[in-house]
Amino acid sequence: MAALLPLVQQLLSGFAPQDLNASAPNVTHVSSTTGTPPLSLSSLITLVLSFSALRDWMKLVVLGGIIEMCRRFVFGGFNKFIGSFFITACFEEQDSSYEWMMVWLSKQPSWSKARQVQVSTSSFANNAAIFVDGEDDINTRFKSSRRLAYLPSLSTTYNLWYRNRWMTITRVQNQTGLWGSKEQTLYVSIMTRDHGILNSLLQEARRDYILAQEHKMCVYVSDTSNNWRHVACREKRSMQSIILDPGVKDVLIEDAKDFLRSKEWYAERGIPFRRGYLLYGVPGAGKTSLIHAISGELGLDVYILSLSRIGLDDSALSELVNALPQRCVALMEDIDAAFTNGLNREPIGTATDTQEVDSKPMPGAPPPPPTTSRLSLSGLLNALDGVGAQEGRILFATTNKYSVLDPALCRPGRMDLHIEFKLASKFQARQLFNRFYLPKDDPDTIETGNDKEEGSEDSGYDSTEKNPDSNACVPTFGTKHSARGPQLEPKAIRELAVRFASACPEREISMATLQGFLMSYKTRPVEAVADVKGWVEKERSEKVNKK
Ligand SMILES: Nc1ncnc2c1ncn2[C@@H]1O[C@H](COP(=O)(O)OP(=O)(O)OP(=O)(O)O)[C@@H](O)[C@H]1O
Repeated sequence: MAALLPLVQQLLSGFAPQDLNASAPNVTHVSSTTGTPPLSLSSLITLVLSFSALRDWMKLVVLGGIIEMCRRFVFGGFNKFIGSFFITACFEEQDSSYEWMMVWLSKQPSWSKARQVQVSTSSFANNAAIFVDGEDDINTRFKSSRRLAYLPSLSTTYNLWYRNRWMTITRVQNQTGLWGSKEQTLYVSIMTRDHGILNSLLQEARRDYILAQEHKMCVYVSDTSNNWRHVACREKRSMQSIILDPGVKDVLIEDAKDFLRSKEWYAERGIPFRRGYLLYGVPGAGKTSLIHAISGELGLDVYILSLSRIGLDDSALSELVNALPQRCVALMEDIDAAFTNGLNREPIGTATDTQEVDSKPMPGAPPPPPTTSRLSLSGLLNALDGVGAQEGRILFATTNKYSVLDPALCRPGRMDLHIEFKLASKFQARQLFNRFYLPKDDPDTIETGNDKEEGSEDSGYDSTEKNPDSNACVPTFGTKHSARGPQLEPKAIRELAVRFASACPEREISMATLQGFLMSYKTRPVEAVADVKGWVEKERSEKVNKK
């Protein structure tokens, strides 16, 4: 660079005409001690313009700019003109309306003729995509296989007709945030100026979606940007599959139904329209299962508020609570676990924040890893019933440590109903046995309904099929699981259930543990009853050893 400078200077001095300086008498020249000729800005411009090639280039640049400007103007105007005949709506992936549209799209006959599609096996595809024909058969045979689905290709525009209106659909994917997370957006343009058409499309899409999810319950979780993200739609669990002592379920479901019917009653009395239920007690007693069953029964989606999520602080929690929809179930599992840093009502960062006080970093030490949660009790209380707390929501909180909860958290208005879940009673043990082995249509059966998660279809003991040798265990291969066991009359199973229950000690074993035992006797009720005593003894001695 330094070597080039004298060369340029020499070049400029060679080109600088004498009369240039003369023609600009008012220009003050700064003389250089190194012998560089004095050169002003105007003289430099004049010098540059003296090259004819440069003049032509500049003309070209100016002309090109003008042409490009005209092109943009014309195309912009044309697009605006065309756009004035369309209504365009965009649907973002994280919003429920995106799924409504995907379900609606799946029902359009013209979609089946699409020549460019994206094939997906993502979890999203299980919810709102266009399934590949015959997939269901495959899924029944190979439970673990993922469902295949067609999605509209990214960045491809599809043309459809809706109510005699031309419509285009485009799905695009954009990168959002710093961590490369991707968001999809669906653009729908309808050739109309009537917003009624768009409204009717949205209503139709929502109706289709509700119908498609009739037997399902959708689960949402919060992401790191504090948005609610749809994660799955599960089959509803029937209320009858939850076995509790008589009356417990009825109290809860009646209360929740009554609450949802009483919006005006609350408004007239100025009481915030929300209700909280605290389910507490031993692990494996059916708390989570009951919440899922109730949500399905009430037709509400479940929004899981994971209080121990990394990065969740007071403001993030209140943001999430405010973003809950009007009618939903908000679920806080293991609410006690959120405060492993100490139960206090001070906001994080104050002197009483035990973690900050106890673990002062050593000078020069690397910064500590992020704590599991930055949530304070006062933050939680504010989120639950602060000004912005969403109206019309039902909150379910569960805990195994009822005694450690702050009374402020448990007071009516926040947790209106507290229900204790205990270890299994003899009544529950008998009902569980009946649920395992009685046929579905038996009046004594605790109906399993759609409860595939628990293996209800798989674990059935179908006594309706007659078997001459009722006690023989017929090992078969390639037949329905339910047909493998010995066939007993419902009366015989009920008698076995009574014997099973009498062998189970009252309130000593959890329902989950009992279920685990029966799972290993899926088709052998007689053996289950014969072995239960020995198993109970083993469980007892294991418990003693653990202590
Ligand atoms: N009362 C019950 N009726 C029917 N099934 C039950 C019952 N209790 C537990 N189970 C079965 O046990 C398993 C665990 O139940 P669940 O997760 O609902 O218990 P939980 O009380 O929420 O446990 P935790 O406190 O550990 O979360 C499930 O598979 C469920 O089907």
